[in-house]
Amino acid sequence: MGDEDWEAEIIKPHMSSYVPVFEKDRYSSGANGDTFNRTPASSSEMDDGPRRDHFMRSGFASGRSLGNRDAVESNKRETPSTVGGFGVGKGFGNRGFLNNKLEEGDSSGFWRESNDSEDNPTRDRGFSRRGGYQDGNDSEASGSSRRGGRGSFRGCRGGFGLGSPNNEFEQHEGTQRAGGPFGSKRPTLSGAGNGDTYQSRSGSGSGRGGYKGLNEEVITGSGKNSWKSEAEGESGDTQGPKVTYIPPPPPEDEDSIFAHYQTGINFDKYDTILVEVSGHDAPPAILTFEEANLCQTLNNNIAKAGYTKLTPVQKYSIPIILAGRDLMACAQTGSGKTAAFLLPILAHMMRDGITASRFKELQEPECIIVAPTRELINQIYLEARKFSFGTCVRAVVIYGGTQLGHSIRQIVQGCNVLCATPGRLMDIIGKEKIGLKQVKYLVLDEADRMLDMGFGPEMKKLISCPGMPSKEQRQTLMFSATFPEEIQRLAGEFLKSNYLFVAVGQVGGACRDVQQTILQVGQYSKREKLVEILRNIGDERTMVFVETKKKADFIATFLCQEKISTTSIHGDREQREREQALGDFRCGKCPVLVATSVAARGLDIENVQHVINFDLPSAIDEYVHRIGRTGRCGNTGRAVSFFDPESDSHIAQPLVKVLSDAQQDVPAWLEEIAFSTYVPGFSGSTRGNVFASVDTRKGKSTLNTAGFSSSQTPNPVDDESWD
Ligand SMILES: Nc1ncnc2c1ncn2[C@@H]1O[C@H](COP(=O)(O)OP(=O)(O)OP(=O)(O)O)[C@@H](O)[C@H]1O
Repeated sequence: MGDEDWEAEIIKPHMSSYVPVFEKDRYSSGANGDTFNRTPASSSEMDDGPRRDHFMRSGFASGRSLGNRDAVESNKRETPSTVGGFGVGKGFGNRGFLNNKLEEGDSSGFWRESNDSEDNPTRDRGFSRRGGYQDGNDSEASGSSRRGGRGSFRGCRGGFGLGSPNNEFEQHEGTQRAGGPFGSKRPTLSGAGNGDTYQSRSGSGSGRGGYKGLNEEVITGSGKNSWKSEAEGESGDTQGPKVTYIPPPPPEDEDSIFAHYQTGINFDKYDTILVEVSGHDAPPAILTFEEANLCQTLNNNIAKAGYTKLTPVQKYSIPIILAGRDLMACAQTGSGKTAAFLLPILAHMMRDGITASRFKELQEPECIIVAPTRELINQIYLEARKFSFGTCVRAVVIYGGTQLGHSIRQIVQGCNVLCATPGRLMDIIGKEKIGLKQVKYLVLDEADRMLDMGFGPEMKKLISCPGMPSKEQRQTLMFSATFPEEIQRLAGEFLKSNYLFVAVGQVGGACRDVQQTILQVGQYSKREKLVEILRNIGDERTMVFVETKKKADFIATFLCQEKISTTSIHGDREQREREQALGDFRCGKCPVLVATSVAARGLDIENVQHVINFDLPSAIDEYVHRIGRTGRCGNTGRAVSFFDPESDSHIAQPLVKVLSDAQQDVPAWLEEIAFSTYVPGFSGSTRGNVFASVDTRKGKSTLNTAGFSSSQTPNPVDDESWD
């Protein structure tokens, strides 16, 4: 969908004029005021201080650039009606809009946000961080960094709105947008069609390039090939908002640590899925946990976690990792890849002995696990903590958006397994809190994402950091549900040449426990259709994916107006808000989560029964990951996708392939579109071969179903279906 079209939709006169506000009581429990519950409000309610505070934090309030005290003051002077609701002339989220020219309102809900998806850091590069408003811990940020910091915008046009257009913008961060060492692909933000003007202001950041990593890290560079991270800004090396958020510690009681959801009715059908192992001398698969010969503590933890039976990726990967081999493993979403690498690593660490955790200024972890998003790495950490419970292995998690000092404090207390997002990891290494000499295991979860243009350069830096053992000296493990061929080739640089490749089912294929439906919906009908579907769904947990951060805010707001309790997660929200949103969704307080691709990969949330692609993603692998948030671990789920022929034709062909591979109905109209946009030689992706059916090395391969050794290989055709 073009941005012009989207804006046109927003200002369409049929827009509801219902103005929701937050209900104080329903907010008080959350640190962030993150849910979007609302009641019809009187203006005096909206003037209420604390309530307003919540409202501001929620990101749906007035379009103040919350990084600028003057702006906040100016908002205080607003009339109640201006302050209230979803804002006359207000900006969304935490983008740091200043509304000094917009008190009277602004018609457009969104300003142009092309390429603002979290999904592609290359697209986000050069565009800086959200505005400076911080609260709680964050409010200690220095005034200068907040005022002059990244991401302050002046003259935002409004939120969800009312009023007349106001089209003048000044961007404080023009230099970053103008392209840093990574180069910005963001188009010039001149608002075609509406006369918006964006003025780039070269401020203190002049000369610096910017990089807003996919979902999380903000990295700025001061030269062509140099970069500094967000966290360095905290120490004064670079200017930027001081991040002081300290995430709450996870619960320590055993029940919480081992809390899990039930496997679903299709769990046993995993056994019939085809597994392909390629590479030489692969150890045979194991059929049971007992065969893995793990130590008693690990076995106890596995039992407490409710695991009684191995999933296919676990049957193959565990013996391979225990044999010390490098591995690239591709298995469908929700099929237990995390335990597939954690269990054998922990078993090795127990067997070989590790340095017991103790306070040291420089910690030397034996294992480093990286993942592309903060929420995902936190989830992996919780799994590591669960499986290492009662052992002397200490797992630590560090990620962007949190106070650097907090990360350091976690590490210096002892660190055997370090779970990290790339930017924060490189910061900590730069600060010499982590030494790499002892690294025996390097795990890239969502490896195709970690190696693509966004994170690939950082991963290369990581493996060439001083002290990092060469690939011959360490064990490197890569896991994902998708593995485009070109990424497989890049991975060779990280892996020993004799690495093994495990493909469970179709590489890049969708989980067959997800019932996929594609609806042809034009952009102007999408919201209506969404509401209709959500009303039918009732209270069942649903993730709604949209393509841009701004649209995530907009749709969440819209759903709240429709009295559907909704929260949102995207890369422009403060970390505390992201965590609050996820928490509210997990516990069911907000059964609808509107998300960008920041939540597409890896997140394992109980009871997500529906995924709705309000916007289809531009790449098919993203689609596979998104719909994989439901139908996990043998449970069934549903995915509905809105296909707008105007904007989604490019994905028709790979979509037809995904649907038919997963034995789903393919609508005739979609086939027609796919046919009319036929690309000779297509193999499944708009950007390459997502559907590599084999290891790209084309090495010797064996076709198995999980649980059979090579000699017992059944006819692959017989076992092709696993549902
Ligand atoms: N053998 C098992 N028995 C029971 N539950 C399991 C088993 N293995 C994994 N699980 C559970 O299945 C769920 C999905 O696992 P996990 O998150 O590791 O999937 P994944 O393959 O990494 O998915 P994604 O591709 O989306 O990242 C988790 O809740 C996990 O605890």
